[in-house]
Amino acid sequence: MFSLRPSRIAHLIPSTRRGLARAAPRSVQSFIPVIDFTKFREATGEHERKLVADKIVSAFKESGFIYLTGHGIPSNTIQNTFAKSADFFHMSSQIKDRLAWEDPRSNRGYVKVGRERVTQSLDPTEIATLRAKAPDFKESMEIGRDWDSDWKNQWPQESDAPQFKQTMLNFYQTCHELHVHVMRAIALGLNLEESLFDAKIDKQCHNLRLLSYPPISTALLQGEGQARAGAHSDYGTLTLLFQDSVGGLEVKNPHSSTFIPATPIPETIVVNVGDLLARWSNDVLRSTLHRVVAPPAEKISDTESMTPARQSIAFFCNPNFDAEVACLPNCGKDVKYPPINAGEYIVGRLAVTYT
Ligand SMILES: O=C(O)CCC(=O)C(=O)O
Ligand SMILES: [Fe+2]
Repeated sequence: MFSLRPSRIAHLIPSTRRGLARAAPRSVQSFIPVIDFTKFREATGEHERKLVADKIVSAFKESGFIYLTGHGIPSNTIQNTFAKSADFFHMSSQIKDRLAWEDPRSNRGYVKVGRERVTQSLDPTEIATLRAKAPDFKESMEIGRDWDSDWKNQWPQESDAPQFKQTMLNFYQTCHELHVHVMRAIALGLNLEESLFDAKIDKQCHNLRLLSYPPISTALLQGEGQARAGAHSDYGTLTLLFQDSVGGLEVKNPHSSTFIPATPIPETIVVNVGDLLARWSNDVLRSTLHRVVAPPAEKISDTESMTPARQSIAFFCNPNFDAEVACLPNCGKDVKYPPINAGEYIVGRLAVTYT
């Protein structure tokens, strides 16, 4: 397929529903605008589609993040996927450990607390030191396309997790389809042929990541360098992020050093640009740092508070792993990055993130 040489990518990073949540404050809404995708999906007039496309591209140029409504994924589908994910994480460690994540080329399987530390660093030694000192306080289950000839998903036994496999496969397909639509909107918003990305994103080389953040003492979570997920950018084209009502996701304002809460908004999906799409667009579209920190805590005594458990689901969309990612038209005169193979790039980034 492709070789695993993280050093080759070192210079390549571009410069539930468990109760519904309150609406985000106005300031957050303008930084991460809520965009209704209905008119784009329902293929009404060309003019209306272009208006939606322009809004998406303009937000991706500015903050790299949007809340998408009218995305077409029924809320009971999302709720059911969250419920099956919760069932999975409730299984014993013994069962989950038998499904362990083993190889960045596969990027499939169960990742227990402490195995991953997301960061912007690409230095394996620095990342290993960080991970030992301040691992991400989370566990995850990583799922790839199920028909891959080289790599197999690590499914639990049906008797241990009834309907888990089918639910996740359906959700994977649903998210893939939404990715295709949003990429069409991006092409249109960049004044390119709407189908420009289609042939480069049809092989479903994506990663469905179920996330479970255990409850944790707030004092521990607020220790230096500690987080549920450290500040990082994502690697692929787009991430579709489904979050429960707990909160804690924050997005860095690219114009200052402040992190702004991406407060959960019911019925929306947080969509953000990843590093490969930023690179594809010559940094016209922004891949923005984000992290998961302590949301408002629950007091358990006069001296101690607990940060409640949190669940999220991230669908990391990627180009086909055999696709070449080279600067798009209409994205500036000075090309910043040479063409790169998408699979090699993604696997290289994953290889340095895990232990
Ligand atoms: O759990 C979240 O809200 C965000 C997770 C995330 O950013 C990631 O896994 O890349
Ligand atoms: Fe992320």
